[in-house]
Amino acid sequence: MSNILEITGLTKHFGGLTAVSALDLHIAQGEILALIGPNGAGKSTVFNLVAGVYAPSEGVIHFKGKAIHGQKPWDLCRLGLARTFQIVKPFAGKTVLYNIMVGAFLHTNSTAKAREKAEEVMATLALDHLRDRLAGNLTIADRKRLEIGKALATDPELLLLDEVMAGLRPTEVDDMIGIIKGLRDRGVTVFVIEHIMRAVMALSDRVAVIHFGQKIAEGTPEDVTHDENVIKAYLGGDYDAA
Ligand SMILES: Nc1ncnc2c1ncn2[C@@H]1O[C@H](COP(=O)(O)OP(=O)(O)OP(=O)(O)O)[C@@H](O)[C@H]1O
Repeated sequence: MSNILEITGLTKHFGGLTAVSALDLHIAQGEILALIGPNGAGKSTVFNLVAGVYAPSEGVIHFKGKAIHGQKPWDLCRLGLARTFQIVKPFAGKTVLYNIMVGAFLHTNSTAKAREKAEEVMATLALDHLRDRLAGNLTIADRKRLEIGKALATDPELLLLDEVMAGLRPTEVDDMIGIIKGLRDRGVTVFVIEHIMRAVMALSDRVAVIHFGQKIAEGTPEDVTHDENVIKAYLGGDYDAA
């Protein structure tokens, strides 16, 4: 399996603060990789570096074999790399259909084609019954789905999901796990930041753990939840990995 994403020596300084430090990470094509760690560990900064929001201070990022660090988010999106945001910001006064069509216009100028793509995405995410609902009137769970829908409409090969389970009820978390696995089954490689360990365990092929911007563990969900450093830094002594 080839690597769709390869990160080498990635470092980001914000003034005197090093948010990400000499990080090496890869994601194989078709894999689901979770990035976990305590608040302020540097997870969102890693996403922002990969998605082109920030340029790295040091290090390189290769996507599909090509160096992409320093490129802008919209150019990366055109190459097949899309992301969701932790704080979702849809066009609240516009419908679900409209919001998803905005993503689809990345690859077409045709309203009919954008609509067709949006219909396909809404079906995938079980959002079709909400197509005419204003985004501002959606529940949290449906807003999270819409956030994924907006990204999915750009036809990503690699999808970065930033805490899409946050604020969801347990049954909604289960639904979201099913949706994300479904995306992978359709050929999308998935990179998630997630705090809900039950979801991390159910979803991920591999997990990378960062603490103070540095990778402290990497492996299967079982491996990392039994790792002493991870328990100490993140999961806590009461965590039951069994
Ligand atoms: N634009 C910025 N300017 C200055 N400092 C920043 C900036 N973005 C992040 N930081 C700092 O970098 C560190 C890592 O932050 P980051 O948001 O990446 O952590 P995180 O692991 O995503 O946290 P959380 O789980 O709370 O979302 C923190 O100390 C944060 O305050």
